[in-house]
Amino acid sequence: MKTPIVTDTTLRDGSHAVSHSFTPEFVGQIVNRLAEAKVPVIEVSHGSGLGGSTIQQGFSTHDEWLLIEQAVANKKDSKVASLFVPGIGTRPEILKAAEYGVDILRVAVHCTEADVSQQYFEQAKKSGLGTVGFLMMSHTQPPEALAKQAKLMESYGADCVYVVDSAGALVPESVRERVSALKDALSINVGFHAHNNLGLAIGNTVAALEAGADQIDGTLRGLGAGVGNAPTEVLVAVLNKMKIDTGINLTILMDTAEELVAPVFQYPNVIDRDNLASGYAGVYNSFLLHVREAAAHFNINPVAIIEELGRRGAVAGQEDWILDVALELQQKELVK
Ligand SMILES: CC[C@H](O)CC(=O)C(=O)O
Ligand SMILES: [Mn+2]
Repeated sequence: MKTPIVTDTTLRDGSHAVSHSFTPEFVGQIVNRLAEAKVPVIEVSHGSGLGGSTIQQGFSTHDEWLLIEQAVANKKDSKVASLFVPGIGTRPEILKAAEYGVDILRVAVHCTEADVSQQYFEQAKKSGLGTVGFLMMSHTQPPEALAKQAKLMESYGADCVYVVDSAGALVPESVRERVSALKDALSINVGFHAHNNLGLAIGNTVAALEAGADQIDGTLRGLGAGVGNAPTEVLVAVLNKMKIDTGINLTILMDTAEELVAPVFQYPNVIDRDNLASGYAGVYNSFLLHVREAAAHFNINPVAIIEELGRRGAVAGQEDWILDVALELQQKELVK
């Protein structure tokens, strides 16, 4: 098996789990340690990507450009990536990312909407950035349909396209099928991004590697949306056991996860009822905190909201549906 490129996205996916409260100092410290450990790519931005600090996605406590500035100042030989969701981010943010020294733009769209990414890939390339496509909620589409969307991203200038298990709803066989379909269809790299709702983040990432994935994601201690991601330190330990040498220093990752990341958790990333219900119903993990807030406000069971969002097929960016669903459920309760 070949050595994958590891991206650590603690400082982006993890942003969802701490209500977008990372400080510039924290980002500087974490990037410094990840770079010292020789993690090739470090992702930093609001959890919903550049420009994500809004009422809909959740306001950040600190300007993300101050976070990016710290990341770039501490990156050493690593590359800094930022996520970009078309519509949440706009073209000026791509220009600014390039000016600030970001190396890679990861353009994330719902997995049937690759066509909205064209102008952003083209701009990123023009601005000299490396480019990654993120096909979110990949469990909702069969492998052939995903491969078609990935092919579009390749034609727009993506250097790599990821199968993104946003809801943590995939099992190893369904990961293998999707990664293989992309590998067969593309001549660029294929990546895999896991969430742990079914306890399979590491297992699914190994399945992706077995199917030929070239790039994989992790977060320190698994800090990420909902129940979180594949812990980067565990991934590196597993890869070492599999005799795949990433060149990444495991001790530094373990120490950083324990000493710096564990203390910032706002809730434990265990597969509790809400997180399992989310993975089982195929609901986007970044909805978790919004769902819990609405459930508490309207005094209803969060699982009822999650299941209804699953039935309606809510996708990233539809956070406003959570309140609608909660209100409707509460009204139904009142008329019973
Ligand atoms: C809207 C960004 C989103 O959190 C991307 C991601 O990490 C995922 O879909 O899992
Ligand atoms: Mn994610």
